[in-house]
Amino acid sequence: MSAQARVAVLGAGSWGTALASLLARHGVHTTLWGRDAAAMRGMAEQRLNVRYLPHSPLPESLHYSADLAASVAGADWLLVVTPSHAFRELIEKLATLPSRFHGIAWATKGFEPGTGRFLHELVEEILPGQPGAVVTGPSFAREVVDGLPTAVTVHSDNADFAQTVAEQLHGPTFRAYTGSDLLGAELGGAMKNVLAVATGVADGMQLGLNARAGLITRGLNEMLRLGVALGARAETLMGLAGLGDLVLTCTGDLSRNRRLGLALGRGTPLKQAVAEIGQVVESVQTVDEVMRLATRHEVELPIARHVQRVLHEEITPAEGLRLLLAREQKPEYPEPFPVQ
Ligand SMILES: NC(=O)C1=CN([C@@H]2O[C@H](COP(=O)(O)OP(=O)(O)OC[C@H]3O[C@@H](n4cnc5c(N)ncnc54)[C@H](OP(=O)(O)O)[C@@H]3O)[C@@H](O)[C@H]2O)C=CC1
Ligand SMILES: O=C(CO)COP(=O)(O)O
Repeated sequence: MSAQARVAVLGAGSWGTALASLLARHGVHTTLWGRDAAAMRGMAEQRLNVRYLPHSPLPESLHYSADLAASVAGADWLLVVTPSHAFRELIEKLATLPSRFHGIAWATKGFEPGTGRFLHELVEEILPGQPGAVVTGPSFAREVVDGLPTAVTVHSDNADFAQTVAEQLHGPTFRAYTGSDLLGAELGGAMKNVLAVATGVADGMQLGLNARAGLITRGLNEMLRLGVALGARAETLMGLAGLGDLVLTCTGDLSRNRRLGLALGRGTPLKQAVAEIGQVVESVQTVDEVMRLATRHEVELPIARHVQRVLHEEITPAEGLRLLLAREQKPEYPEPFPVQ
């Protein structure tokens, strides 16, 4: 019989806890690491993540730790699930540890704040030669931890590592597909958060279902145009990592990014809306990095640009809407359409 696989999940918020719980249920020896020692002790005692997933009991077999070196020691591979703003710091800490693992996966959605660099670029820079993979797709933590059916995708340059990660995540209610387009998969997961703010704003302003469908579709168009300019594959963005997550986050009220938009659309000030959500809302940082990439690659992204102006409080949601509707009439598709 082969030895039991060992994985360390790094980041004990809602998504890290849900993925760790899933791996433990699949028979993988899983340690969930979080930076707050008291919170990790509490989780071990109560078998519950009281702060982030208070209604979902965690499996008996899941291990908890606030000691990064001990969590990583002996792990076959790592799964990083911190917010994007903490990603570099954690990877740099991992680089100082003596432990050797077969690969590093991440389920974080976003870019390095301030540079627009992709997370796989940070891993390549800080841990050169290490196989890397992104786990992404339409997946609310609460539904995953409650065992509701979910499909995600695991993209890597290293097909063996993508397969290992996908096989261990895959289970009776969780389908994990594989792919080899790291850049496209990361871009889809990051951009959908910005577009979810736009549909949230429209719904918060009660603009109707036509507006929501229009924004999702034109948002997908923005994702495709930027993605293809950057070298992503169109099929990645038409799949779980792009369209799938876009639909989920633009329509599902479990989305923090959509809820931010809803609150802004109803007139709640940004600071108050973010504070009331009380969890990571990646779009607040991601929008600047998306626009940085768009400017660098000369791609026009009207929806993302107006979300940025609303999030910077340069314009109100109502002004954003007026400006978007006042744009010139034009063909639906650019020539040639990016999906070949
Ligand atoms: N929730 C979901 O459904 C999904 C989330 N994601 C992505 O997963 C990532 C994490 O989000 P999520 O788990 O939801 O966030 P949460 O808001 O639920 O939790 C954030 C977690 O990150 C921890 N954290 C913050 N800063 C640091 C740091 N510097 N070092 C280590 N840990 C830190 C927090 O610790 P503390 O409590 O001590 O502050 C907390 O445990 C995001 O990129 C998100 O987009 C992707 C798919 C689904
Ligand atoms: O990425 C997610 C679902 O796939 C979670 O979305 P939010 O971060 O908007 O809650």
